[in-house]
Amino acid sequence: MSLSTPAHTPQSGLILAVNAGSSSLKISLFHRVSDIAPEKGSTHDVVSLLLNSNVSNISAPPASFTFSLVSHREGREANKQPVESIKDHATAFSHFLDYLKEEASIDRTEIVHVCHRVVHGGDYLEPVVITEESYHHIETLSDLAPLHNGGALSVMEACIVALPRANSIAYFDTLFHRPIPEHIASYAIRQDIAKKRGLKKYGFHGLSYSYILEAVSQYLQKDPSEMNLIVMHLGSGASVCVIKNGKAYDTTMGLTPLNGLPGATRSGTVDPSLIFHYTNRAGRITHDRRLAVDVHVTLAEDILNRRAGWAALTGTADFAVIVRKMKEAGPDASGGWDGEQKYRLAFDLFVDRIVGYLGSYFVKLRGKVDALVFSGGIGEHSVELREEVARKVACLGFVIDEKANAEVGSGDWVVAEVGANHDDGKRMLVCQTDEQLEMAKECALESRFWEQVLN
Ligand SMILES: Nc1ncnc2c1ncn2[C@@H]1O[C@H](COP(=O)(O)OP(=O)(O)O)[C@@H](O)[C@H]1O
Ligand SMILES: CC(=O)OP(=O)(O)O
Ligand SMILES: [Mg+2]
Repeated sequence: MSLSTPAHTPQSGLILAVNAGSSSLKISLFHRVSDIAPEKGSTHDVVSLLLNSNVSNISAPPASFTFSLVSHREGREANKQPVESIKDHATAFSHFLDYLKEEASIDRTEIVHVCHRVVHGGDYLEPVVITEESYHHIETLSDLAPLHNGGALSVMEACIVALPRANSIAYFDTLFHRPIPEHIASYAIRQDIAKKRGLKKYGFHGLSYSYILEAVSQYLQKDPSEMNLIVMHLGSGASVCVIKNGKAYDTTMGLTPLNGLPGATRSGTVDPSLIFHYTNRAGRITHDRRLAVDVHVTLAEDILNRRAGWAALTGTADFAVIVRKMKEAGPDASGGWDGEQKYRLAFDLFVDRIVGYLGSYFVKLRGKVDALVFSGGIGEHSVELREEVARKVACLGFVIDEKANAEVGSGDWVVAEVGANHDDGKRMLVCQTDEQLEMAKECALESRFWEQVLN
């Protein structure tokens, strides 16, 4: 593969933001607003949305595809179409590009920058333009994010072919967590080995936490640097982050996105010794042919990343199905392991792990918490999950407003109030996170990316 710095289309300002999640590809196209306020973190709109597209269930085909233009005058809207040809992130991106060409009169040569969410950024300290060197460096980190980095890299490769005039820029999930203090980010192992091999807590979902911090501080009209938040990003991958005085202070994911909460196909934290009792071939390397880059993970890592979580407990990786089946069975169902009880087990287990971290993080903030925030597909949409978590943390002073909680829907809002306490600092909020918008805003505000392009 050959990567070189592309030539730009002058005067144009389209930003494509691509978010390769573990089971989804979320894509948004933005126009950069020309009179941008200079300082970062500005409340002015620096980009305007043109379209959104989402491919979900990539890891459990058939994948579903949606596409919607902000202005319906051009093209049409695709509402949840199953697409058999989508097998991975690269084919998902290619389907999106075909759809864009056929259904919207947007000239893709006007895309100046493609922002890629890259989950593992190792020790990168800022977003990086993709060159031969940075591409290969991100590739070397793929073993530490086996469900993620490969997908993002395959989309970068597709961009080089399909959008040769656009810059690809990597935005890292890990950046937000750089301020986590050393005693929290370190593992209790020999530090010479840890430092040499980069064995520490990196933390992920950072683009989401960064977006949420700004959105909630605007909502509460408080400076981000004064905010103490406990934020739950609950999606196919799930994590919790504690933000102290506007900076990451701790988070549940670690060296890799496997640690902490369970997820769609991930176990979350287990006793490390469990690995060797689960299978006696745990240390063997498995080569995953479904990924675009060669990922070298052990059988144990493969099992805990891809063959655990909701999918292993219940047979479905879709948390909405788990909640529905659990409710159909009713509170007293006793279907045994193979019956409906497995859905209740998955739900209760998830709630248990979440509230364990909430308690720990509440103590880390010495009880000074501006808000508990729910986000991610499950946090934003599951009334039941929010209600149950709230019930369990009522002892800390968080009280849910059941009516407000039940009425949270999708739509144009960013932050919604679901707590009954609005004044005493123990608020409960839902935030519709937007990693693509976070990347596009950061990109639009970064003058070094625009100097040569727009002059
Ligand atoms: N109403 C709902 N109730 C419970 N879970 C839901 C609901 N709607 C969506 N979800 C879950 O959200 C998860 C996807 O979250 P999302 O953050 O969009 O995914 P990703 O991690 O791929 O970015 C899926 O497990 C989906 O089932
Ligand atoms: C880091 C992570 O798990 O991301 P996602 O939830 O998008 O899979
Ligand atoms: Mg995600």
